[in-house]
Amino acid sequence: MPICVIAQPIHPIGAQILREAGVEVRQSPGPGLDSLREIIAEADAVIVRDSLPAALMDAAPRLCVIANHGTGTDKIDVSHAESKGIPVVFTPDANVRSVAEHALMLMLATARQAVQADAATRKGHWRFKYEQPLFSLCGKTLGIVGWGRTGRLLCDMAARALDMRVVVWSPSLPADGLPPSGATRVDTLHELLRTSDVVSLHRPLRGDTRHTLDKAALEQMKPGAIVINTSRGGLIDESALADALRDGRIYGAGLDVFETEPLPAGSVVAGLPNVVLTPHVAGSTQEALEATARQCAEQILSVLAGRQPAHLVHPQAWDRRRQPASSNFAERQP
Ligand SMILES: NC(=O)C1=CN([C@@H]2O[C@H](COP(=O)(O)OP(=O)(O)OC[C@H]3O[C@@H](n4cnc5c(N)ncnc54)[C@H](OP(=O)(O)O)[C@@H]3O)[C@@H](O)[C@H]2O)C=CC1
Ligand SMILES: O=C(O)C(=O)CO
Repeated sequence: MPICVIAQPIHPIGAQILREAGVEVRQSPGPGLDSLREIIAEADAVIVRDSLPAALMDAAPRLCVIANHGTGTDKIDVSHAESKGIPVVFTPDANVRSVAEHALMLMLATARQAVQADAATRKGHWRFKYEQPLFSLCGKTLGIVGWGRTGRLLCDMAARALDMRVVVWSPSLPADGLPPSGATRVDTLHELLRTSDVVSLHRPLRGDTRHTLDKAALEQMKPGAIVINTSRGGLIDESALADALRDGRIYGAGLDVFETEPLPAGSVVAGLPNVVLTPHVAGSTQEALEATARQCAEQILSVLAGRQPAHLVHPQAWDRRRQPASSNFAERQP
């Protein structure tokens, strides 16, 4: 019987699908790498919500598939996995709506200082309404960096629900690649930053996307603009953002992701009053978690049965894969 290790807690549908197909499921005793190290040695498959370093792949001689529970694969050493013949699958369309909704929520919460208003209300600080400038988003310009699944959905939501104007900068976007629904493409990040009241990031973290918003980029933003990040913390130079927030050049920021996670004690952004922070939960609605766990489990079953799964990080590496050690699994599949 093949063994699937689940490294961090996921929606129970994942384990259920695997067990019903004849896979033994072992939950890691804790969410950290030390716990995973204890039980990965016998795994044929692993589902990870956090990182999976090369050393743990080396400690798993039977491992024939890694399922990245999510869209961003930046915490998995994919090249090392593929050099060992271990395909990496991911779940690019399971949490898109959840993330776009979260970005919209952070935009509204930042513009209306919802967290600060909540704290003031609880303290009976009724003068809040005389002291704080709050903003409406209707008619404002939203700049979306990265025209992928979440960027596109957020565009639609902001344009339809809030009547925002949307501009998009995405280097890989073909000139005719925008739907007629109203977003305007700009040719440079500078143009987007210069014209946007809210800038929201929707691109993966890679070498060339790290610090997309660095000190120079932040200085190009409209005075009083808002920054939203639901993608990866490394897309922003956090200490440059903190400086801009501290001196008021940037009105506020809504951040779900951080350069270091969990957010360290004494983080530069955590001490600021004009930020709304969430602990990397944009993709964690129950609906998204269920879809994500389901996609992980189904793809693992495909690989164990010798079938190419729907979402390989690098489909071109499929032909060089390691064969599952558990025999007869394919015959037992529907
Ligand atoms: N906080 C959370 O819980 C979640 C965070 N995320 C993060 O959000 C990011 C964006 O998600 P999503 O919009 O669904 O992703 P998509 O893959 O649909 O789109 C990403 C966009 O980023 C750009 N891009 C740059 N380099 C690459 C690359 N190597 N491969 C693919 N796209 C690239 C592309 O535009 P261009 O090249 O033109 O810039 C693309 O349109 C994810 O990568 C992930 O890191 C995702 C889900 C949940
Ligand atoms: O899907 C992703 O990339 C996530 O970050 C989910 O937590």
